[in-house]
Amino acid sequence: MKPIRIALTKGRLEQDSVQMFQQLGYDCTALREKGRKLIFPVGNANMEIVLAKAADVVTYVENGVCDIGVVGKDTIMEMGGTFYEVADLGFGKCRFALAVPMGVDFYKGYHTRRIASKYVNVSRSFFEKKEMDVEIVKIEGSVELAPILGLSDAIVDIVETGTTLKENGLIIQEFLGEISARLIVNIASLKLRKEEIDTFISKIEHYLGTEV
Ligand SMILES: Nc1ncnc2c1ncn2[C@@H]1O[C@H](COP(=O)(O)OP(=O)(O)OP(=O)(O)O)[C@@H](O)[C@H]1O
Ligand SMILES: O=P(O)(O)OC[C@H]1O[C@H](OP(=O)(O)OP(=O)(O)O)[C@H](O)[C@@H]1O
Repeated sequence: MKPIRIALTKGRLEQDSVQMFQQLGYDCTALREKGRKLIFPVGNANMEIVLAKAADVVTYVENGVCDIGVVGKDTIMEMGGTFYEVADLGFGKCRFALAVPMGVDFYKGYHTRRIASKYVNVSRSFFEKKEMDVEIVKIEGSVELAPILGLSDAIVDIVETGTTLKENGLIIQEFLGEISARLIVNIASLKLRKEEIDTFISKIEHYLGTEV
């Protein structure tokens, strides 16, 4: 039988994900010795770990080329998609926030605001719920630059410690939602590899329940 493939988000979620796998008893030695490789066998189970960018984790799981994924709620909210979200893994905690330059009253006046964000869908639905007409500009990173440079009135971005906002003269206007890493599962895989995936999810649930 082919290995169960698990896609992990590279970068900020990677270390906590690997640590969780090790604590579940999976041998991730191959991962610790990685160079530029992107797929790694789990030493003591019929599993493979794939390292991918957040959005690609969702794409691979949705298309069934990976059975399971670990990805931030931010990416899930932005991309949507058809898969099961089976667990909140409790790490990668941060929040979505609307932030503005210090001293600016965001809601004053009637002009159309311009919002810069990497998360255009999250931003759009936030302002749609408020029935506010805004213009959204997609920025790929260091979004805090946009209002400083005069491109936007505000940003919608991830805030963890608040340091990036503070050091760039921005403050939180409003929180949009809580973010953390989630476990996602392909719909067909959950049927076709039910026993293996259920065992894996049970281990995760047990780990989450016993974590201190
Ligand atoms: N302070 C934080 N900033 C950004 N993401 C965070 C933070 N804390 C936790 N995360 C989570 O980590 C995930 C991966 O973020 P990371 O910055 O590693 O990659 P990225 O957003 O794809 O950016 P890059 O293009 O730099 O790789 C995010 O989608 C989010 O769920
Ligand atoms: O509240 P803080 O702890 O300061 O963290 C928030 C910052 O971290 C993320 O950026 P990242 O470092 O991933 O770079 P990016 O802006 O290029 O995505 C996010 O987009 C904020 O800029």
